[in-house]
Amino acid sequence: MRLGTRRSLMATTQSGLVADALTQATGHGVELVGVTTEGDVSKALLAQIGGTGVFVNALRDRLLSGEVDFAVHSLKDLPTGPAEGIALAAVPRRDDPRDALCGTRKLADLPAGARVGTGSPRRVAQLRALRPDLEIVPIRGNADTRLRKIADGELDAVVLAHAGLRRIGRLDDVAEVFETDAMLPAPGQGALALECRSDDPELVALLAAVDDPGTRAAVLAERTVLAVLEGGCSAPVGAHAVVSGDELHLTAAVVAHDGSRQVRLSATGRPDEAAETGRALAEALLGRGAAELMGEGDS
Ligand SMILES: NCc1[nH]cc(CCC(=O)O)c1CC(=O)O
Repeated sequence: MRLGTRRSLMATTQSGLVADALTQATGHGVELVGVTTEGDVSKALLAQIGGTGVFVNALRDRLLSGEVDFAVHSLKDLPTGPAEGIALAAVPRRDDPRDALCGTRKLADLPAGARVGTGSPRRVAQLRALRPDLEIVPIRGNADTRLRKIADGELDAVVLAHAGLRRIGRLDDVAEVFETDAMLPAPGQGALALECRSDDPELVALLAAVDDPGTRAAVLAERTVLAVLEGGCSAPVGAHAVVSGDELHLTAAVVAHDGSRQVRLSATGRPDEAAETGRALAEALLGRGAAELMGEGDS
């Protein structure tokens, strides 16, 4: 089977892990096929080139043209809307979904005015809520490039996903892992997605060998929150769900860009009603003023 993957170290590592798990589970060999996406080439900020979907579209094109059989994405990079002709065949068991502060000091030990790099509005808003005295520096590029800015002395710290740091072998750079109370992760963070053409039900069934139903339900709840809020709110959104037994616990927050205010709510539902739980929580957030937060603190 030909697996389409982005070429970064993080992408090829996570694709290699999925390939090994699939071979183990199904006996089929898997060949990695590197694909360059617009998100890897462009130096522009993500918001200016169409959001994280730019990482995904080139891989989907290769699926639809038959050049590759399936693709592995970071789930948080998938747009929330449906994709014509594409099936979400598996969501493997998720890694640590939390964000991590990289550098030499914990957040509380950084001096006032310390320079912290991140390009994510969600991380910026939550950092401002925790430490309004820091200087937040917008950055892009792969995790390696960002970490190098600390070594170069250009930045004091950067915020990155723990799961990605683990995949590229950089956990030694982590000074602090943020509890989700302090920094709510992006919907789907730490999880992977296997996509293939929806007109190939045999392949969909084969790839399901590495699906984890609990993770799938959790990320469905998180992404439904995002999908509902995208209609009425452009403020940063965090969401995190955990399935234990027959309960799904979901927390979501909408944070003003300057971190001055946030609306945060939790709900419990059944894993087989993950989308309903996510939708209800998003509507409750909107009812508590989430949409009004969207313009607040913009500068
Ligand atoms: N948008 C880039 C991206 N997509 C997925 C991850 C991390 C790994 C993951 O969430 O599975 C990252 C980098 C980061 O946010 O640190």
